[in-house]
Amino acid sequence: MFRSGAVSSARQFSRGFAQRRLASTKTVREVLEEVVPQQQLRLKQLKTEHGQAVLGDVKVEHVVGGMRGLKAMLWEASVLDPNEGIRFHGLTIPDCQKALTPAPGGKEIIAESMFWLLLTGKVPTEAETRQLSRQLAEKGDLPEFIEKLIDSLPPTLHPMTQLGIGVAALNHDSKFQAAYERGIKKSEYWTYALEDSLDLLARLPALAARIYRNVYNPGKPLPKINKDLDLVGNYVNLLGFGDNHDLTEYLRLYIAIHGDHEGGNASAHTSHLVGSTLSDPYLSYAAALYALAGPLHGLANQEVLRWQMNMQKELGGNIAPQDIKDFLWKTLKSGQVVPGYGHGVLRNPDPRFIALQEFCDTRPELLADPIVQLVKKTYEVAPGVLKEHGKTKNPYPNVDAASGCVLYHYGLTQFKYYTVIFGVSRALGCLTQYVWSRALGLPIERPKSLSMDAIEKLIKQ
Ligand SMILES: CC(=O)SCCNC(=O)CCNC(=O)[C@H](O)C(C)(C)COP(=O)(O)OP(=O)(O)OC[C@H]1O[C@@H](n2cnc3c(N)ncnc32)[C@H](O)[C@@H]1OP(=O)(O)O
Ligand SMILES: O=C([O-])CC(=O)C(=O)O
Repeated sequence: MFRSGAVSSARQFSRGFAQRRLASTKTVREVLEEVVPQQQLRLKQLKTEHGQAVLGDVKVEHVVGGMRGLKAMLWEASVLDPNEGIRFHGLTIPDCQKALTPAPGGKEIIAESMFWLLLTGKVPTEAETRQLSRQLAEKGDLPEFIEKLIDSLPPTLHPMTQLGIGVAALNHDSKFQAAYERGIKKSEYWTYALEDSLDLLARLPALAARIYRNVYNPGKPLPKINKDLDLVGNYVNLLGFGDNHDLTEYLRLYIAIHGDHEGGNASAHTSHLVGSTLSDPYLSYAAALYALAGPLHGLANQEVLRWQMNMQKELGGNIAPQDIKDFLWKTLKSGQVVPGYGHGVLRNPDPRFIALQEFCDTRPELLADPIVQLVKKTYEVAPGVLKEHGKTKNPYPNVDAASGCVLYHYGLTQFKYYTVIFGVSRALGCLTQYVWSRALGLPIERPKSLSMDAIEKLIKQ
């Protein structure tokens, strides 16, 4: 949690911070107006008192190895521990499941309470969560020109390409860009960044659902946004699965826990870089989506299901562990990666994978589903095979190993769409940092690059 104010850590949270805020009915902007000056002061002190402190060495392996492990970015909302996984302002996923307000009649974390936590460092009260849900629902309709734009795209264009196009074009209404053109002060940037972020988040369900409708159910009428529903409740309704409570709950959990994964992952880093040029939140997030659309990153969830379905097709029913091992070896020997396994930072099973598996464990219909069973069986043997293969530093599953099979069970069977759902989610973290980067006045990103000549010269010196 942000250190200033009532809360500094998950420990303080567990001492009852959530209870102390029970009565608060502030808007997210009001809370930020209190927190931003405190954090600005904190960063100023960090720069003046510790600007020269060393956080680590830069080695050749960092420069040529995808900067793995290099500490080189400020990212406020979450930090990833290689063994324990993600913490959102100090809170683990189980902490969030206990602390954050679910939807009425639901149990799972909802996007609004996660967004509030990421943005403010505070656990929202129920009243604050509901008020944010309503604020987003009221802003949720798409401008007509966006509807026409999306409807004009060929249904054969990948849904992620369509999502990026839609998000970028929404910048037509960017309040940040308009204010910049008017010539506002740097100290005011974050307030317009917040306006745009709320507008974009609010419109993502209608945009993502329109893409789904156009590609998979052309001509089907889309329902109106229900002002009394949470963001994901509305999204599922627009997708046409509103009467499926279990899928709605699953997507609430999915979207909350995919929201942020510190700053170095490819989508977050992309939005951070693009935003640092003062490109508006829409353009910054559109760029992030195209990083998410790569198979080594978010698109892996599409790839996992495709791969597991191929395994099922090839091996038939009653699949034995040895059959799965053989299939894994076949994948590895053909030079492909095993999708859903390995990670740039994690060195243990991803707690997001565990949370999604636990969701399955509470529902007999999921446990009985052959594709859910196959994902579980694969988890039992894949780490052993990957260890024996000896290449990957992390032989355990990441979140993508588990996320698709439940969607498939509930009838959302079009895997090419899965990364769009991830794209609705990742906005929570990227937009949070966009607001904070402007609030903290972070400069344009411009690291130094070196050629091999230059590296060799430096080594000789
Ligand atoms: C939401 C997310 O983005 S989570 C990640 C989703 N992506 C996937 O699931 C795709 C499969 N996994 C991978 O490709 C990788 O593990 C990544 C991209 C996630 C991480 O990459 P890195 O940090 O470079 O992994 P690592 O340092 O362990 O790689 C070392 C070697 O093991 C290989 N390796 C890593 N993971 C796997 C895997 N799942 N299957 C086979 N080989 C693997 C790498 O390709 C690399 O091989 P190389 O030396 O021939 O280039
Ligand atoms: O952290 C990463 O590099 C990839 C990942 O799991 C995510 O972005 O959710």
